[in-house]
Order: sequence, then C-alpha cells, then structure tokens
Amino acid sequence: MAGTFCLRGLRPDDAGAIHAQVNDWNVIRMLSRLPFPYPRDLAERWIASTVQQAEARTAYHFAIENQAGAVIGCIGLTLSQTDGQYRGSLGYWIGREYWRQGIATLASDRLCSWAFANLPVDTIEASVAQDNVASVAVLNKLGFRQTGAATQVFTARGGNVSVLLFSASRESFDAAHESKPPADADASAEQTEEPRRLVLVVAAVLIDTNNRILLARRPEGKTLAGLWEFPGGKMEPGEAPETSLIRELREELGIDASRACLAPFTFVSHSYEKFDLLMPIYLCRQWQGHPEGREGQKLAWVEACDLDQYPMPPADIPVIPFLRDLL
Ligand SMILES: Nc1nc2c([nH]c(=O)n2[C@H]2C[C@H](O)[C@@H](COP(=O)(O)OP(=O)(O)OP(=O)(O)O)O2)c(=O)[nH]1
Repeated sequence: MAGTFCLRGLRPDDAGAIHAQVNDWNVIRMLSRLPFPYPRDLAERWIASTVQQAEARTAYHFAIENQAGAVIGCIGLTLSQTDGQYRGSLGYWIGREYWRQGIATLASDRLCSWAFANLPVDTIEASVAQDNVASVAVLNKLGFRQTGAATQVFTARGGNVSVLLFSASRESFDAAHESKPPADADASAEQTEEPRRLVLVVAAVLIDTNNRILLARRPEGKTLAGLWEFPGGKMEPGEAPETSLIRELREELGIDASRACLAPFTFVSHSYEKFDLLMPIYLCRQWQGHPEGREGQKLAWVEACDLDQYPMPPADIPVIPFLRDLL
C-alpha cells in the first residue's frame, strides 16, 4: 500500500538499510552523483551531512519508512537562491522491491506540499535521466512541467547522460491538485493493475570490419523515442529467436543475415513500467547488403568506447561493459 509510510529524519543507524537498498545498479544508474558499487561508509558520511544541512537549513532529506519500520527509500530537497528567487531541487530513490506502488508520487507530493507551505521556495526543480520513464511520469502527475534538456555527468554510468529538466511553481503545483484527485488516489495509477506482460524481443549487435557497432535511433511516436537501440524487434508467436531476428534485420535494415552468422552473446531482463522485457542478444559480423534505416530510423556506427555518448533504453545499459570488454 502506497499510503502506509512516513517521512522522517535520517539516523546514523539507517546506514545499513540505505546501503542495502541503494547499492543496486537499477536504482543507482538513475542517480547522478552516486558511484557503483556504492561503499557502505559513503552512506554513513551522507547521513551525517544531511543532519548538518538540515541544521544549516540548506537541504532537507528524509528516510521513507514503511509500516514495518524498514527504510525503503530516501527523498530530499536542496535549497538555493538566485536573482531573489528561492528554489528547491527535488531528489529521491525508492528501493527496487518497492517500485510500482505509487510511493515516489506520494512521497514527492508530501515533500513538495510541505516545502511550499513551510519553506521560502517559489519553485521546485528536478532533473531526470531521459530514460527514467517512471520519474518523468511522477513529475507530470504532480504538476511539474518540462522546461528543457541538458546533459549531466552520472558517476555510476561513467559519463554524460541526457537529462530532462522539470520545474513546478507553487501555482502549477496547487493547480494540479485542484484538477485531480489527491495524489493518494492518483498514485494507484503507478501500480500495475493489469497482470504483468512478458515481452520477448530479439536484437543483434552488428559489428563491422572496423569493430564498430550499429545502433538505430527509435523514431518519434514510439515508446522510448530518441533512444539508441540494437536493431531487432518483438518475436512473433511460434517464431524461433533466430528466425525473428533474420526477419527484423531484413525489414528494418534491408540486410540478409544467415542463422550461422548469429552467435548468442547475452540476454537482458528488465522491468519496464508496463511490462517485463526479455531480450536475447546475438553478435553478427557478417551479412549481405548495406544496412539502411528502412523505417526512417537514423543509424550510427559506434565504437564500443563511445557507446555511452548515445542514450540507450535502460534495459541495454548493462550490456555496454560487456561490449567494451569484447571489442
Ligand atoms: N529492438 C530493440 N528493442 C529494445 C532494445 N532495448 C529495449 O528496451 N527494447 C524494447 C523497446 C520496445 O519496447 C521493445 C522492442 O519492440 P519493437 O521495436 O518491436 O517495438 P515497437 O517499437 O514496434 O513497439 P512499441 O515498443 O512502440 O510497442 O523492446 C534494443 O536494444 N533493441
């Protein structure tokens, strides 16, 4: 139940629980400043710094504690002042096993409501990795509006990541509350009401004679638009993965690959907001024809060391280090 948690100040003895929850690649890759792996003593030092910041009134951080007394995430607001405008910068993470219960929406709603009522803030801002679809949905629900885009260094990902910038004024935040049911009820939209779907997709890492990898940019209008992916697509019922892949490569790129040239490489398993993705990935160094974007998608030949310059779907990120090692 999303509503059964409280926000409270952080305590030194939270370090173990925080470390256990946040030291998870799926959580940490969405947080810009945290390294992965995340050392336990960093949790201790961070908690100590939050106490000092609260005393200095420069930032307010809270543990999100569930009914059973377990810390399931953290949320905070860092304050700044420029040109006479007071701003708050919102940040949070939720432990993976507590995703999709509306907790991020409700905790952000509580913190922003408290901040607008009690702190000298005119606007609250947030920056979100472009592939953080769940957080974009949270901010939209709360009346935040996208104000721009930028790149930001994400320590765990080892480089620049495209981020979306969001902002909410007191007025837009209040207006979102007047036009919608309270976030408590609304948060249920974040929960999965339908049974989870397993989507089977098959993809290829096409490697040219210069050891470069082919990426295709997902076109506007599709889910995950603008992100660079490995060519491939959904498997059709009754189709073997290799048959699907050969068909997809022909349809999407106009090339012919034979089954013998498809070497199983790895697979990804990722939980998107609405479905679970399972995607076998094959390596392919030989094919016939010249790849071109038959469906209007842009293509790029990319060296393995440059893959992080191309924002990719979250499911694909764990594959990048394997490709760097291989090529
Ligand atoms: N082909 C491909 N798909 C990927 C990759 N990473 C990743 O998360 N996906 C996801 C995006 C899509 O949800 C799904 C691919 O299905 P698709 O390409 O046939 O999907 P689609 O655009 O026709 O349909 P949809 O997602 O808009 O419903 O797998 C990847 O590297 N390659």
